[in-house]
Amino acid sequence: MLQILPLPGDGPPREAARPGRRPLYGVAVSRAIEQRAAATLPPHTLMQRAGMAVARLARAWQPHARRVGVIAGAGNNGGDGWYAAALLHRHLADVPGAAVCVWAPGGVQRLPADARWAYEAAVAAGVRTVDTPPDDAELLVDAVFGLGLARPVEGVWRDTLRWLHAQATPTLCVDLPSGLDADTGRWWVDAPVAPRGDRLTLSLLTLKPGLFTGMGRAAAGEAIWFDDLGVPADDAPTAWLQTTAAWPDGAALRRAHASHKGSRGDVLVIGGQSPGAGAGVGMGGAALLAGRAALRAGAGRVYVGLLAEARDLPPCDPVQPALMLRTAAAALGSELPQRAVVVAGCGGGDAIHAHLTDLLARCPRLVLDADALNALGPIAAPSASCPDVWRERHTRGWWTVLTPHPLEAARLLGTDVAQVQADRPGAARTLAKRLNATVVLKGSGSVTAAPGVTPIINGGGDGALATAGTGDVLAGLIGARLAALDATSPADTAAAVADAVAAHGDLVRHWTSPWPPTATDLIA
Ligand SMILES: NC(=O)C1=CN([C@@H]2O[C@H](COP(=O)(O)OP(=O)(O)OC[C@H]3O[C@@H](n4cnc5c(N)ncnc54)[C@H](O)[C@@H]3O)[C@@H](O)[C@H]2O)[C@@H](O)CC1
Ligand SMILES: Nc1ncnc2c1ncn2[C@@H]1O[C@H](COP(=O)(O)OP(=O)(O)O)[C@@H](O)[C@H]1O
Repeated sequence: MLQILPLPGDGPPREAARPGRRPLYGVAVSRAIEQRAAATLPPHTLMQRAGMAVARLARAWQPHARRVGVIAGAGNNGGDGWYAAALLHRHLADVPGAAVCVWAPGGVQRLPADARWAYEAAVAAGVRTVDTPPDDAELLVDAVFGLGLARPVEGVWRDTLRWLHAQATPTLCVDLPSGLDADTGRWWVDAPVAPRGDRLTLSLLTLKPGLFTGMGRAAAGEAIWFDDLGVPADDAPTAWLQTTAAWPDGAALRRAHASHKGSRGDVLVIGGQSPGAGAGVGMGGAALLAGRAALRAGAGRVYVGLLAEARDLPPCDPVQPALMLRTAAAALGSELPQRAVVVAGCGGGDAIHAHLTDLLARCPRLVLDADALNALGPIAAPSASCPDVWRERHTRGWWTVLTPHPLEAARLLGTDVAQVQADRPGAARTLAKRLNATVVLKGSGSVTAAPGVTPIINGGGDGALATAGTGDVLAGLIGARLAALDATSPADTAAAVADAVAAHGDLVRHWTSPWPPTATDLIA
């Protein structure tokens, strides 16, 4: 579960531009904030505050830990560790059998000024330094790398992190789990980090985007804490973190006594290739899941246009008989594409390719998912010139939402999954800019990006969503959210899409059964 809890003295959370959001700051802005604050404060104040915050959380989290091992790097992240060690040593001074030690595998010869000051404070306090890993520690403090890591970890540091990540000891990570890229969520160590319940991360001064996407959530552990070190920041954020879903609002729908089904917005799903159309491969379930999700989320009327012959249509969806089924050809031949938000591609298979141009030319509000994204490939290719049908969408002020998972995004970008995952915010931004569309790059920490809009990283959702069909549910939710939306500025569209992504993540937040939910369970 994600927790971002201010420590005592942290003050109330700063104002976010929209409810349920917190600002995230990348390395460059975080360093600018740090330098600005340092210029007005007595020397070493920020490191002192950082060390105090680390020691305070360590004591609150593991009050009975008597043997504490701090692993200190060669930069200021290590400095935070040294100063925390000094405070913990003082706190444990009278406890029998207690010991605080620091292991600094890179030595202390070339510490930057702040870290040297913290090191000297630790030595003066009587903290023991050790030359070997603290194998008997009851609490480990990971102060190896923070903001300064932006390249592969090798040599002695790789060995250090491999040792650290193999420990089953409760571990408090200072600022960032060592190995994580603060900007991107990329993991710079050539060994994976196991997700563990007894690991915490205390983010200092700012919350960083990398903590919440890519490998961030898995590496940061059970909870992410935040201490702003008493430094208010109102800089433009690098990205927003969406912490809660403000949608759907069932109570507001009920209060709207004068509403009717036509006022709640229509959604048309196009997809669900029939086995006949798809050489024996049927995917009708995907379109039904999207349609059911849209209905569950409050769309007034939901139509499902199946990629099938009329004779192959089921009479109704027995789970949600309120869905209106028809063939994709009949749906696209009607006035529905102009009126409804069209969600295209869920289970679309190869059969969706034949409809792509029609969809682009006739649907002012279009969500492209799954196979529709694959069909879009030639249009999106980096070398492709923008076809008229795509250009006209923008001229007319029509909007398009793309919801790729990393492989679909890689195909659209002409790259591979590893490159996409190495910088998820960057990949989402590039795709959004290239196609002038709102893009949701799905996966751990889904990123919603749109041209000229600050990206939004979803803080909810977890591994329980990693099962077939949950993406179809998301596509349906996005359709329903957009169908209820009047305004269509890029920022409003992106915010609405991010609302749906957050609501999707919330579907698993309160799931308590030991059995993971299926996509159907999410909207049961
Ligand atoms: N200076 C201050 O007053 C403050 C510093 N803070 C702490 O300082 C951290 C940032 O400190 P730094 O900028 O020194 O950065 P780090 O301490 O994160 O890392 C820098 C050190 O790691 C080395 N390094 C980087 N990548 C490496 C790699 N792949 N392999 C081997 N060595 C590598 C660098 O050569 C340098 O020695 C923050 O994350 C935070 O923990 C904060 O507490 C805020 C206050
Ligand atoms: N580990 C995870 N953490 C958070 N969300 C996840 C995780 N794995 C998958 N998801 C979410 O589940 C959905 C899966 O979508 P997708 O891969 O398109 O599946 P499908 O096409 O089978 O429906 C996306 O919304 C994605 O963000």
